[in-house]
Amino acid sequence: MSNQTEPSFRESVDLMFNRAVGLMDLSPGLEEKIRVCNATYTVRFGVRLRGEIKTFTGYRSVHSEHMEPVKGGIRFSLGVNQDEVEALAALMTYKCALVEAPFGGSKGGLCVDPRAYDAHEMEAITRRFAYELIKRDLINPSQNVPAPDMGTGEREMAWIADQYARMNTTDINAKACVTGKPTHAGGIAGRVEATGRGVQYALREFFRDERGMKAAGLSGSLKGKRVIVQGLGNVGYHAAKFLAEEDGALIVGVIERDGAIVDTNGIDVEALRTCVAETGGVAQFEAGEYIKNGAEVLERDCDILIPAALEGVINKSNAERVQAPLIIEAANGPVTAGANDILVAKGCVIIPDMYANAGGVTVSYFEWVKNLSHIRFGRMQRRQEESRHQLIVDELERLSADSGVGWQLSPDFKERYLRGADELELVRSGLDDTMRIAYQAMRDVWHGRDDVPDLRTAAYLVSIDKVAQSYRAKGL
Ligand SMILES: NC(=O)c1ccc[n+]([C@@H]2O[C@H](COP(=O)([O-])OP(=O)(O)OC[C@H]3O[C@@H](n4cnc5c(N)ncnc54)[C@H](O)[C@@H]3O)[C@@H](O)[C@H]2O)c1
Repeated sequence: MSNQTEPSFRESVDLMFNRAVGLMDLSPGLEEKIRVCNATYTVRFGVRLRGEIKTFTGYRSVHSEHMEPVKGGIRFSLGVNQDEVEALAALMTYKCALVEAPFGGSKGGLCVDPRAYDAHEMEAITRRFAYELIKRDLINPSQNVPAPDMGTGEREMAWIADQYARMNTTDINAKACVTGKPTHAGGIAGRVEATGRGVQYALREFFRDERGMKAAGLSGSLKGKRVIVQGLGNVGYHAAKFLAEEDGALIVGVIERDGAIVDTNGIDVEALRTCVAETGGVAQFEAGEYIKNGAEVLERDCDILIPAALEGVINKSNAERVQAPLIIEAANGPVTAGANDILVAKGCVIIPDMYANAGGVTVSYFEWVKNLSHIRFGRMQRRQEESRHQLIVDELERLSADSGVGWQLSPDFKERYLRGADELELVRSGLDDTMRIAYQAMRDVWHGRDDVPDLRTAAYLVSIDKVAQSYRAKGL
């Protein structure tokens, strides 16, 4: 999202990058090499749908190959464009470096509204897009490994993995060509929730940083802190759910496409999620107050603001009115470079995207390693057993549907049955460690240097330094 007075998303990322390298001792040549996007592939392909040929435009951008494979999600949205994909690919480079996931940065996108097509149509579109990328090695276990992003999830990743396997029948590492797969298709327990879980762990670590808390004017624990979340999708839902259920935070506002719900007594996240799934929005939610102009709720009084939907939602036009003392960027690029300056000048602390939403790529790394190792992940990763569990659940659900008796497996039982608890335990502790260590690296730079004004600059300094080391080791 950009307008005449603000740079585009990619320019915004570059501006923040430039600010950080201004504080570093890099040669101008290396600086330029790290900043630029290596390549962006644009594809247009046709799919026959409802008797007509529809042409779709997609992108896969590779920002940096200082480590391979490169890694980054695939987004399905009508708003996808080259500038956005390149900005997101650059953020992936810095994100992976910050949390020490050994990947370069990439990102993909397809201009499509997934809500406009049924599952069979989406499968045809996804497989065709995947085919275009696979045949150019832009999906490949050793070169380029996608994952879910906005508008995509386990379902799309399973189609992509299957498409790759069909086109590469002798590749023993085929499963590692994409992460975020369902567990019965080679995925890992805890990946679906990983980005939201990472947001929770990031906040917990921030709340252990006394100087950081003081800078935001906050004190105490997460318990009772008033939280506003934008976007109740994968990331926003899990972050809100865990913060409310496990840390005692109060979700006082949720902003969705069709408006917002506010409730100072706290919103029942699970019930609201069900409402969004069933009605396509929040307008019909029975509790709290419905606000039609959802974006206005970004400016309401709260302790923590979690933008978890789109980029550019906090920009020069509304930054002055944002009251939250702490913003955690669960989405990529929700705060523009211009808004960042206004907010930092006001004393607002921003936990930056490249760190805040790194939980997804961290657990994707665990999944990729699990797929490549071809052995059990941890103490009792039993892939065969997991597949058997899935078959049993599928069969029970089919029997229930066919019999017309009307009973269902409770979602809680199903979830617990399907995931290997021990694998989940390992994934969670690995994620927690990663989020803690990365925060501490940023924190030490932020508090340790007078010329570093905020956590974002600190995050760039830590990550650019790591990317520079990789390039130097390659002889650049
Ligand atoms: N999925 C991941 O693992 C992951 C990892 C890292 C970063 N992210 C970032 O997190 C953000 C959200 O991704 P996601 O995977 O949760 O997507 P998602 O598609 O699951 O959810 C997005 C949610 O935002 C809502 N939304 C869309 N437009 C909106 C608007 N104008 N106002 C309010 N709400 C709106 C949608 O209705 C949906 O509920 C993106 O910036 C993405 O790049 C996601």
